[in-house]
Amino acid sequence: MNVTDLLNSVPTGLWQGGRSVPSESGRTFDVVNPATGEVLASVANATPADARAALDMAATVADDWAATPARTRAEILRAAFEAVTARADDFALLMTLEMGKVLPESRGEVTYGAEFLRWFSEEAVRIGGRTATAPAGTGEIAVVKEPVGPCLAITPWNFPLAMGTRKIGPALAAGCTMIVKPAEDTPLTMLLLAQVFAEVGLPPGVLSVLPTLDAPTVVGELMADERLRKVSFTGSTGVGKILLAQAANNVLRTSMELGGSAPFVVFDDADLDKAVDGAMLAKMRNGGEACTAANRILVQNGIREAFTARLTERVASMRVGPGWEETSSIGPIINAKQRGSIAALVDEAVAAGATVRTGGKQVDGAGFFFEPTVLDGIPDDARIRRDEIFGPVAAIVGFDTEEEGVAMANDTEYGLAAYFFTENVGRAQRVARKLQAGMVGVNRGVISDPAAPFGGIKQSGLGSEGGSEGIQEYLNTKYIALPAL
Ligand SMILES: O=CCCC(=O)O
Repeated sequence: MNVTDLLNSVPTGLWQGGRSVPSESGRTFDVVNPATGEVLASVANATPADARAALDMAATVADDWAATPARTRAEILRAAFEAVTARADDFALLMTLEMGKVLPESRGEVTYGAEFLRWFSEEAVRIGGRTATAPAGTGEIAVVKEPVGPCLAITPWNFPLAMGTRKIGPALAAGCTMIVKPAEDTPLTMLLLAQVFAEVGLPPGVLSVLPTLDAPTVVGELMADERLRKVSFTGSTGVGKILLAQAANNVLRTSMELGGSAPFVVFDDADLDKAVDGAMLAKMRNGGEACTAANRILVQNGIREAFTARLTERVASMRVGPGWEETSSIGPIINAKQRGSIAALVDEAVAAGATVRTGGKQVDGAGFFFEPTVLDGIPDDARIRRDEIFGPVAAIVGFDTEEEGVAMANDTEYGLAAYFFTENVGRAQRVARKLQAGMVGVNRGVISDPAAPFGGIKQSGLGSEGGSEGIQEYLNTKYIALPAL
């Protein structure tokens, strides 16, 4: 499909009751292509009244959806997997247009994102329970699982499809209804996904999508309504804390996938080729705009210059450009504000004494491009060693001993992902256990997998998405006490 036909095929209203409708206010907002600054589409701008209407529907159909046989729910998810896969080119181009990532990465996200639908279609029919006889012989214990009820998903702009399917898949599999508030920069992918769900037979009202420029008010309206039973959020730790405080009022179930500052540790016994390949993935995947991105590259001093030189060569060879051009290996940053915050981190580090090995600047002209960058010799107190960069900037710091490397890796309030490279099995086992992170990659630069539990510890969040753990986030445990046999 060409760009015009594709954009014309995407619904631009709110998704409510199984169809695309305008906001009750009649207001819309523009979605911008970050590679050109041009408007791609105008979408409906949801209000608190729209949010109430979506929750009315989610609550009205909740019991029917929960009572729908698991096999039927599984088949709808499986059909959605097939339909998204059949339209992989459309989803990929749409993500490249609204988010900026290069087409091969968008295609990778379609595979990754669709897989959550297939994975949870398989989990839907395996929601178990258990029975036991009370040890004192006083009765029988039956443990059953029940859907938590209407859920709210708040999804980020960096993975417009996969961060949605990672929440929608388990919610629908468990028998929950769901309202999605997509990121304001990237609502189109989610609206197309909702249309696909309707085409494969998802009953109206089970899934709603509310794009909005007024997230605090719209989300606040939903969070204050006691019919909402769960919120699942992927985004910054700051916003996560606000949501957790709001969730306390109605004692909501919460899943929080929050900020990260992943350490990427290279020991002197690492295979340097593997470590450089791993760093390119862990740092430059998705243009560095990933919560799992290597934020602090910690390299043992004996190999630091060799590693830095090779990484610099690879980063310097990256071609910046629009994601749809075959020659581009890295696209634009999502918007001007985000690009400005990356530039500020780099400028401050350089002013404090860091060395720019390559890159380091915004690219002049249309769009929000930033040069892929390697910084070395970063002083201890530079903000870039603490804050999440969320861009294509590799910040390298040296260390001397294993203990020092691990201590530096753990010296953060975050605990999402961590990576390390070593060829020593004993060190691999030791360090994997010592790193304070919900996910650890050993000699690997990408850890994301729909079949694995994704989640952080410390201020990186609560709960797991994906794996057999993911569906449990959408299920309550009920104990039924039965008389003794
Ligand atoms: O940015 C957060 C998600 C990254 C991933 O799922 O690999």
